Amino acid sequence: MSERAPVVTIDGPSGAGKGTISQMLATHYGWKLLDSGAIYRVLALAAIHHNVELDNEEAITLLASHLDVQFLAATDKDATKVVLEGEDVTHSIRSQECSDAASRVAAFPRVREALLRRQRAFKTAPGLIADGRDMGTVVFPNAPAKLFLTATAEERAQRRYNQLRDKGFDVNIERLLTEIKERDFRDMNRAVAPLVPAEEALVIDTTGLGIEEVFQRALKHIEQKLSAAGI
Ligand SMILES: Nc1ncnc2c1ncn2[C@@H]1O[C@H](COP(=O)(O)OP(=O)(O)O)[C@@H](O)[C@H]1O
Ligand SMILES: Nc1ccn([C@@H]2O[C@H](COP(=O)(O)OP(=O)(O)O)[C@@H](O)[C@H]2O)c(=O)n1
Repeated sequence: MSERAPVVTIDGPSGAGKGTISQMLATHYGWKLLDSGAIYRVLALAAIHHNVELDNEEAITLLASHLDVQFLAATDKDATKVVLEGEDVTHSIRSQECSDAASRVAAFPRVREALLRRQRAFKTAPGLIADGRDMGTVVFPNAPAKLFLTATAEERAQRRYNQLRDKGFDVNIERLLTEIKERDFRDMNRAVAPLVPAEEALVIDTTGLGIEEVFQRALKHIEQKLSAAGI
């Protein structure tokens, strides 16, 4: 069997290394990249901009259906640019406020439903690397290769602290750890599309592993799965 646009899914909690490994895989294969978390972050920012209450499922769903967002592909110089209603929000969606708000709006079933088609539209030839929480379980259940990355909350908080500090954000490690644990809890316990590994996913605990080691393990698994599927 051959697939014209195979999908590799990379799910897991915040700071597990999904974005990093997804970008490396997209570059390796020359495939497109879906950063689904960025869609939830943009939606949260849109709600904040338009003074929509974060607990108003109906209003957030309406906003999700009409979300005017563009992802401008990475170039040699720049990372992927995220544009909301004409404004470059690449930097602002990474704030702690947006991270927290994203996981709140992401808990609403109708919001998730409203964003499904938009996410599936990223599946185009020659292939897609899809990064998120429910890529392998809900959005692309038939993907031929699935990964689930994780690490201890302490290590993930430390990674996130270094990353945000390097980007110029004023961050506090204790607050980050608390927020990561709260977000993990909310993501794992919501009624729809909770954060769990897909049954067929290879789970990699990245605690104490370097990025290159994780990449090589991921690549080996994907090569085996794609070859088994005749891709
Ligand atoms: N295995 C690893 N070891 C150490 N640091 C890592 C590892 N994987 C990712 N990082 C770093 O941790 C930070 C968060 O990684 P990221 O890929 O954004 O995670 P996620 O997308 O899962 O939230 C980044 O600064 C990244 O460089
Ligand atoms: N497929 C996805 C991706 C993100 N999300 C939500 O969006 C939030 C932000 O996602 P993200 O991937 O940008 O977060 P980080 O892993 O970068 O911290 C998560 O905490 C989830 O609540 C989701 O519910 N489903």
